Amino acid sequence: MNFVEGRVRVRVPATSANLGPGFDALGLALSLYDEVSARIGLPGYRVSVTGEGAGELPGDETHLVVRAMLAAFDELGERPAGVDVECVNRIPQARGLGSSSAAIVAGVQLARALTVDGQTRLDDTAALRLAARLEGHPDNVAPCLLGGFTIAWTEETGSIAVTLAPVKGVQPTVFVPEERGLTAEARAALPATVPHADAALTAGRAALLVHALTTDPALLLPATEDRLHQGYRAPGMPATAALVDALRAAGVAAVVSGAGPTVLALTPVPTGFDAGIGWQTHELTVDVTGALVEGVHWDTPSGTLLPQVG
Ligand SMILES: Nc1ncnc2c1ncn2[C@@H]1O[C@H](COP(=O)(O)OP(=O)(O)O)[C@@H](O)[C@H]1O
Ligand SMILES: N[C@@H](CCOP(=O)(O)O)C(=O)O
Repeated sequence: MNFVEGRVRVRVPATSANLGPGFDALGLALSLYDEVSARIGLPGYRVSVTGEGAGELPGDETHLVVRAMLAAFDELGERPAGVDVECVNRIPQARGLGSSSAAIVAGVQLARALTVDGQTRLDDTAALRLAARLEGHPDNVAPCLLGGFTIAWTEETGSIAVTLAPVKGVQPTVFVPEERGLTAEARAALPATVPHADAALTAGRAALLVHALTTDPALLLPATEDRLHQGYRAPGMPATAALVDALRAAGVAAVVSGAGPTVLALTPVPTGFDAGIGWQTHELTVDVTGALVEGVHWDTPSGTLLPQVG
């Protein structure tokens, strides 16, 4: 028997990807969490869901947490015959706050925790690589796993990330609309090519954003300007685009969170901004812990390359 007895638990943070100019690369972990636990059980895979997605998400092996768990078990070399999973979900789904990445990271981490020596047999590098492969882009799974402000990229061998500690005085506020938007649909709205001038402007702002978030938050407004994705997605989420424009016109560094339709504002103090009826406002902090497996601390000191390369 290669599996651990008893229930294992993981807490996974919401994430905001892109942060304006960092399309598919930059991400921030937020203090809003799903909590997922699992134990080896009778044959079959069963999932109970409380909170976000209750009554909508499947209760069997097609649930995203289980699909990620099974992919991780396969990399570890053995699937248990049965697992019972319990999800307490707080991250709004299909809103641009990385709920699918949180589910994937939860599944991968639970499979590692349920397997004897799972943390070493599927190491941190491999866990990030697997989660990014399942999600299709690394910019949410990286901050979800590692916490903090992450820069992720993909090489031939898979995705890698560094995590940095944001400077004090960066307060993330998210404005979450009622309507949903699937990331896959928002990605389909993007063109195959963009003008060189737009690419050049956005690359410069992404570089500036690393400085603004880690050293000088006074530069966040120019540093969050983007020409690669938000303009193309605006027609599909007019209320989101209007809120971003209104906040930016008022001097607030606001962007579309991930693929939207949530809006993220980064300010020194809570914005106090009233987005009106139909929006839920959450004043959050940056999560610097990442996915927290019961009894296991993911040590992510600022500036350290995690997972280790080579
Ligand atoms: N906690 C969860 N458990 C199971 N499936 C989930 C969970 N969160 C998200 N999903 C799946 O992912 C979809 C949303 O993913 P996506 O479009 O990438 O949006 P998001 O920006 O929230 O990640 C949901 O419709 C659902 O199918
Ligand atoms: N870079 C991706 C980020 C998607 O984030 P999500 O939270 O909306 O899933 C994109 O912009 O498509």
